[in-house]
Amino acid sequence: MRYFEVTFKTTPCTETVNDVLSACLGEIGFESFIENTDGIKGYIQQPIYNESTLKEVIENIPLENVSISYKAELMEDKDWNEEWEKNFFQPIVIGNRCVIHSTFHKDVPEAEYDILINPQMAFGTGHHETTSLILEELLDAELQNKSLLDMGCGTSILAILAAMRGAKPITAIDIDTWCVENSKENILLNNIENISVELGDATSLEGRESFDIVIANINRNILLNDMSFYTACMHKGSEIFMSGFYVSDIDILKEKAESLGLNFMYYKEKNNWAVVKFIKS
Ligand SMILES: C[S@@+](CC[C@H](N)C(=O)[O-])C[C@H]1O[C@@H](n2cnc3c(N)ncnc32)[C@H](O)[C@@H]1O
Repeated sequence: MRYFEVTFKTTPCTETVNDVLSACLGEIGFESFIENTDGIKGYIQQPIYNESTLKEVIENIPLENVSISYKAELMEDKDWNEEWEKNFFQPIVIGNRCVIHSTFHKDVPEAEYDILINPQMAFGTGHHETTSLILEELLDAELQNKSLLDMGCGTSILAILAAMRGAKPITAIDIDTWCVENSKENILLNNIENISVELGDATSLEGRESFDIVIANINRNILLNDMSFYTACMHKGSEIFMSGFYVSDIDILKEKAESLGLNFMYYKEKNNWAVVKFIKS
């Protein structure tokens, strides 16, 4: 998948302005952000990028006396994460029980669950709040012999922890071929056998048997759009954990979920990112 890198110059360049801008960009499909000295850089999949939607968001930014300029650049479809991985991806420990690291790391802390990830172009090293929020839920959930769907699996980090905690069988799906290839590689690296990885989107769920547990870390708009496909393959008592959105998006997701027969259990948050849990009635 090719990505646009959009460099935003914000004036004044304050934390509030950059936070509000990232929240608004998240709503139109931007997946990740890096702070700069004079603004932020945002990353969005090429097929989702739409210049007029972006202009509209900037014109309607809910802040007074702020000016924002930007420059969009289509990035090469290559392993542009490699440098970052080699230089910045450090082992991370989640909930004192799970360590995530790569094959090139040395001196990795010991933990009950040891996950090897070579992320390449795929999202999911455990460093992003949306990933770690669901990893923490998986560490607490009862997963033994539960069938599980990981929608938007990225590196399959979530599916791998679920497998280590006894979930089976597991289906991991992603819309991006890089993620599917990378998932297969990571699943092999961790000697896991009961995860099947598929290329596809929510429409590929039609007509499937139900899952006991569904996890989906994607983004607000895709979750709103695809939630009916997820609930169609859940039975009474199935649990769903969703993340990839901000605390301020919970109400709209909750409204949609309740209209589809899901009961809200709770949410948790980290740096303004949220995970929500629902159970199907
Ligand atoms: C935020 S990443 C999450 C990756 C991983 N599950 C994690 O928690 O770190 C979202 C993933 O969803 C995938 N994705 C985006 N749109 C999708 C869709 N409509 N259906 C399935 N996967 C999608 C992206 O390719 C990306 O790998």
